[in-house]
Amino acid sequence: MTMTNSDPIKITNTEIAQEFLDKYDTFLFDCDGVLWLGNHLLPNTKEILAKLNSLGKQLVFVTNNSTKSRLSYTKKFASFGIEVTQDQIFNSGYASAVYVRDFLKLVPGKDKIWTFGESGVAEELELMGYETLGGSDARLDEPFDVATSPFLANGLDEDVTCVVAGLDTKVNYHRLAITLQYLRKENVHFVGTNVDSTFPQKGYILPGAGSMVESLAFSSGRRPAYCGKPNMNMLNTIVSAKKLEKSKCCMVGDRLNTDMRFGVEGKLGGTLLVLSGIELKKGLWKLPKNIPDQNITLKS
Ligand SMILES: O=C(O)[C@H](O)[C@H](O)COP(=O)(O)O
Ligand SMILES: [Mg+2]
Repeated sequence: MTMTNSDPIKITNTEIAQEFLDKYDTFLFDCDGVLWLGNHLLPNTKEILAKLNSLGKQLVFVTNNSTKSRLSYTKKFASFGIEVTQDQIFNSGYASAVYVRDFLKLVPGKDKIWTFGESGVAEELELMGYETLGGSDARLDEPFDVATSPFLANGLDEDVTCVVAGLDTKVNYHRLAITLQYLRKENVHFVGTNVDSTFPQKGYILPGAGSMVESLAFSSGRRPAYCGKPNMNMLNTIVSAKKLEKSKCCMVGDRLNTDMRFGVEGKLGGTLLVLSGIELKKGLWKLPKNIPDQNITLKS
């Protein structure tokens, strides 16, 4: 549906749907809440992606979920019988690694990175040559005690110059405590993979990366540089890597303050909000009126 200055209108028939499809040659798909909820593939996802492929549309997958690397995501797609190549996938872990390399200009082999998050964050940083600490290290699963933590026994690692923090479903006091020690050092940069407050799962809304990163921000009194949607550096990376014509692109997402902002502030041709994830029908009426050409469908 197209949103002008009136309330959102549903895409209710094939004529409106065809007019919508004809506007774009590229669809940027969010993943959590749009394609799937955790390991539950949402209805018609395979059929819709296959149809778009058959129409010659380019598909790019843009997720704020940093728990898996882009390569691991190709395996998740394959587990659903959907063939996707790594260069079609951009996630907040990769966007954070690009930020560390190209904006912070940290030096692999010299600068080490402490990660708060799951394997995807460390994998993307290590692919760029950085040594990472923390993350999935099993010693962090142990109860925290200042007297026994192996991460404090010999003092902090002096070569750590950056913390990258994202969603960690094994969040605990040990991880929060050691990460805070690094954030209390003035020479250590603070990077957040994404700002999402919640994470959609089938039947549940769970704490998201942002709720953990903001906990570290609160305890350290510092603000992170968030790299995922709606950060425009992430969009610029995608546009240049895929040589996209922004006016012919549509961002499909389930969250207003990341996906829709990403599309609108990135001046993409259009956005499509689905209601199978975070946003609910009643939330649509809060949409700011000045979002041009916003396409919304009530797929729930
Ligand atoms: O908490 C998070 O990290 C996010 O909710 C989640 O990963 C969002 O992923 P997306 O909807 O951008 O695919
Ligand atoms: Mg989503």
